[in-house]
Amino acid sequence: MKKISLLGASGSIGTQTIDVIREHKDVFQLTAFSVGRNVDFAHQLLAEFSPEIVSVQHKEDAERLRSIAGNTKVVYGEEGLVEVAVHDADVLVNAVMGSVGLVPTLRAIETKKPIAIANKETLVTAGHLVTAAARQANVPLIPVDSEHSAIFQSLNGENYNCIEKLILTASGGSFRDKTRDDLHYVTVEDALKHPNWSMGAKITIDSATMMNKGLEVIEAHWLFGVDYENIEVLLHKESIIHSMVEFSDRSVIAQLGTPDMRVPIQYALTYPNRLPLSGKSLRLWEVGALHFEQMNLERFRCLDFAFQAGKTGGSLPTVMNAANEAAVAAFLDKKISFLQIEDLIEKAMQRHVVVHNPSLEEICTVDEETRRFVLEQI
Ligand SMILES: NC(=O)C1=CN([C@@H]2O[C@H](COP(=O)(O)OP(=O)(O)OC[C@H]3O[C@@H](n4cnc5c(N)ncnc54)[C@H](OP(=O)(O)O)[C@@H]3O)[C@@H](O)[C@H]2O)C=CC1
Ligand SMILES: CC(=O)[C@@H](O)[C@H](O)COP(=O)(O)O
Ligand SMILES: [Mn+2]
Repeated sequence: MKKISLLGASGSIGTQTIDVIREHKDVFQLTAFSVGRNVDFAHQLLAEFSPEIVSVQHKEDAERLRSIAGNTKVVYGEEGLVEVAVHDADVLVNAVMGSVGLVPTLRAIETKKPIAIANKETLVTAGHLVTAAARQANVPLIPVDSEHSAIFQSLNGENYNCIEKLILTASGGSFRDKTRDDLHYVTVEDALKHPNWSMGAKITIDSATMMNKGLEVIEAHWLFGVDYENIEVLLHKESIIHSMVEFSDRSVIAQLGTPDMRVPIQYALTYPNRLPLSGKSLRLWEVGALHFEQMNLERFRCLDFAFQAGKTGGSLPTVMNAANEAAVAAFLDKKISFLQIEDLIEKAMQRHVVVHNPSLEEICTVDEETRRFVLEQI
């Protein structure tokens, strides 16, 4: 049995990870998990899986859960996330949302267990620290994000020195066919309607602003060690080709499939093997045609910010990520308009004096200061 610790069990990736575990009960065992505020869901999972440890975000929820948790240890807060991350499991799935996943990831690396990483904000805010720690401890970081899983699968057995470029596909998000003028009037409800994927609220807004692809460019840089000049983004509205790699001999290898996150989640858990999975086969004749367009960085300014942040490096990606997290939360709370998200990110990046090779402490400080700055602007 493969023992799994799962951060973010109540989220979109978390619940689909649990679906994969349920489908292969003879292979996987959920031994530790965290939720944020969804304590009712934690209760259900406790009854189903009897894990050794559960973490919730708030102390009062932990106290409530303890009275019904039997032998399961109940912890809480950021320390609780760390306890789940370092728990004695065979693999950690990090599916928490936001840079709150950074410290648990670093602590999990110290325990030398492989990490299936969906939590892209962690790689964006401190990719240099996470990848250096993983390299030193010889810990695999296995991508869960669909584009990065596609690249990882395309690179299986290949020599990374022969990579010419990574081609990340982007659906275009909820507002793909709108002009910048149209974007003045869009609502939260409109933004939450992703054309192809059902995901958590924050990443769905990131898709609409194209920041999701920006975060993914930086994520790809750190996961595959490829320079920003060799990472390209291509609009592909069907989300059937999940991403591609061009090699130096001009061969291009891609991974395709119906948009179903259980596929990359399961691959991260079974790598280098595969297991059967329920679901729809890809029928290209049903899809009919696949479309591609060049990316316009003036239309999708957040992608431009991400290339700037990635190329500059140091603490700038931390600022971009923290400003984005704060601005998206404010948009979801209906405190700012859609286009203010990118204005706030731009302002935060412009005022920042970059710290080179920042330590964990410096990253945490920059992250906090940036969030405070964004809130002061609202
Ligand atoms: N959804 C998708 O298809 C994809 C997601 N990703 C990435 O995976 C990550 C998770 O995304 P997704 O599943 O959509 O997000 P969701 O918002 O659906 O889920 C987030 C999870 O994190 C928990 N959480 C949030 N904040 C905290 C906190 N401060 N402390 C403890 N727990 C917290 C939530 O708990 P609760 O709900 O109980 O409060 C929930 O379990 C993100 O980094 C995203 O970019 C990558 C590719 C695809
Ligand atoms: C499923 C997944 O990996 C998401 O990150 C997805 O890629 C979002 O789609 P777009 O950002 O391309 O709209
Ligand atoms: Mn993705």
